[in-house]
Amino acid sequence: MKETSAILDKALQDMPLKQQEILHLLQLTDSEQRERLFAAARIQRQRQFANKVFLYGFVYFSTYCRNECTFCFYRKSNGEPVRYRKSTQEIVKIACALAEAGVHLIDLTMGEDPQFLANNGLGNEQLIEIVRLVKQQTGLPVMISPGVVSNDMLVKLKQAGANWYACYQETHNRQLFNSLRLNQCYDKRWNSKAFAKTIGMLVEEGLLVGVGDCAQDTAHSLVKMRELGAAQIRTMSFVPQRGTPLYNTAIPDNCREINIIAVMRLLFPNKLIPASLDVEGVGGLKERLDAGANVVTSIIPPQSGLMGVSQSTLDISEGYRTVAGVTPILAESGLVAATLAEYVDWMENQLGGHVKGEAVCR
Ligand SMILES: C[S@@+](CC[C@H](N)C(=O)[O-])C[C@H]1O[C@@H](n2cnc3c(N)ncnc32)[C@H](O)[C@@H]1O
Ligand SMILES: C[C@H](CCN)[C@@H](N)C(=O)O
Ligand code: SF4
Repeated sequence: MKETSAILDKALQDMPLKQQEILHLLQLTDSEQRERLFAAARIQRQRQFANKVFLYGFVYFSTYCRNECTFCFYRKSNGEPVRYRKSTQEIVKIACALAEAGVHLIDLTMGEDPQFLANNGLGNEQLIEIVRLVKQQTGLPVMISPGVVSNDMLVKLKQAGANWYACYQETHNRQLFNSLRLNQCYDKRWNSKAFAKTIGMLVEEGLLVGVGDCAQDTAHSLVKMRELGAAQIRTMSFVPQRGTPLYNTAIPDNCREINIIAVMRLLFPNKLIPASLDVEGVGGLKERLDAGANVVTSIIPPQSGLMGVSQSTLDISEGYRTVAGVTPILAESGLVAATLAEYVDWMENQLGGHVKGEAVCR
């Protein structure tokens, strides 16, 4: 008990924590001690962001993928998911509806769909056009989550208006990475993020929990996240998927994810940390916010024919994964949605000097 308090006091004084101290916090199981951890995380969030939360619209516009990630419902050989590829027009329409509803950002996500990634130019052109139009029509910041793409493509996507590149390493344990992201290259994935940073994009890094990782792996990942300089960092509990190699893996206790969110907040007080609706739906939102998260991700319009990633249907058709659906939950925790201007300010601040004067939205 005493040890926990001493570590939290250090964190609240913005003193760096030792690896052993980080491990201690990650592994807390006692509910009273965990509550202290979350309370400290909320103090740090309040200092940096007051009671303001950002809301991200999620547009999973193609569920086709060339990869075979063992954890993913949409891996190429899985016959279970309904595959779809939305047209440019549909994507823009959905993004505009999300903007109208009040989200601060549009996250354009796809499986590594060969149709968009093939080197014939046409698919690439379409992807660039989607980003350009979504940006122009919504006037919002745009995040792209297309998997690993070439540096050349990243430059074009940035020029078309993409502000953020999201690409999650899942783990920084190379052996584990190789067992999860089959036939993919750890360094290539990492380098694509490092490159995105050099061209002035903001980068999101992420971790999966419950796929054979341990607390030491998490602590190591937190070091790597700092090394990368990610502006948004996330963790999501693994959700077992029908038809995939990891289907029979035990569902991880959500305490691990919630502890990691709080530790992330203490170690990275001024960064964005999502509470994803894609793990436990709206029912899991309050717990994640109360652990220090400050972004609600995976807001999906109902009746749009769109899916989530790890929870492909949960809470979507009911209209709960919407701005209206999450607003009362924010209020329960004393939080409110930020204004768009506040979000843009935060982004410009993060970008700092090196793209000075470059408008984020306009
Ligand atoms: C589906 S991918 C979309 C972007 C792109 N295809 C890629 O892999 O980078 C987004 C993320 O969802 C997460 N994810 C996928 N399947 C999951 C599952 N079953 N449980 C939890 N998270 C999952 C992974 O962290 C993955 O990086
Ligand atoms: C994992 C997805 C994000 C991809 N950039 C989305 N389902 C989410 O939870 O935010
Ligand atoms: S995580 Fe992404 S790259 Fe891997 S199978 Fe799923 S959609 Fe494809």
